[in-house]
Amino acid sequence: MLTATGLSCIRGERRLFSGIGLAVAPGEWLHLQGENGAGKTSLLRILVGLTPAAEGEVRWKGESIGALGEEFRREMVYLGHHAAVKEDLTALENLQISAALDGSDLAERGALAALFRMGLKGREELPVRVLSQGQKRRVLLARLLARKAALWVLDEPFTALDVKAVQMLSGLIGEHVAAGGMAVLTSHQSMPIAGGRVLQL
Ligand SMILES: Nc1ncnc2c1ncn2[C@@H]1O[C@H](COP(=O)(O)OP(=O)(O)OP(=O)(O)O)[C@@H](O)[C@H]1O
Repeated sequence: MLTATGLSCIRGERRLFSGIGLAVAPGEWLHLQGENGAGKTSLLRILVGLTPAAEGEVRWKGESIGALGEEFRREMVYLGHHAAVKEDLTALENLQISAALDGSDLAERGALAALFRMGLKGREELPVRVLSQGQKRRVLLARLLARKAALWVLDEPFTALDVKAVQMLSGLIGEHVAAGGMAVLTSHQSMPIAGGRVLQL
């Protein structure tokens, strides 16, 4: 379970938010909403431990994420708004390298299965620079399938995806949550996925 209490965030001279508390249990997902600049990305970065909160604490299974360190990172996947693929590497290489950087060993078979499920069959050996924007996003999203992480933290995951890919990703999040996974995501569109709650910033 992911919990946060009393979170506040200051950017430059501005206090973006304060007193934010949340809890996401297995089988639940949280839809973080708010206007442009409200602080959604800032909150996600605090939740995954990339930015320190001005006040408050984030806990994973009751332990502070700061104290857990690597142990927490292994159990979650964070896909940031500006997450990028490495343009000169193939889709397959990108996926295997990001797995290695996350500290897990991803066999080629598993990586290919994830890419095929994301609709990238026939594109796996091409340098990513020749793929379309939406296909590049699909390469990033394949990380969700390649890793068996309990917590998915996704910043605007539907950006650049076509209608079919949006449906596929909604389906994946739904399956993940139905199987006892957890997710926190930002999106300006509504999503018909069971187990969701909204947090308005
Ligand atoms: N490192 C920083 N230094 C100064 N200001 C920052 C920094 N990072 C973010 N901000 C500011 O904090 C505010 C919130 O940014 P953030 O990216 O969290 O918003 P958001 O809700 O995700 O917005 P969007 O919907 O446009 O993606 C913005 O005004 C932004 O300019």
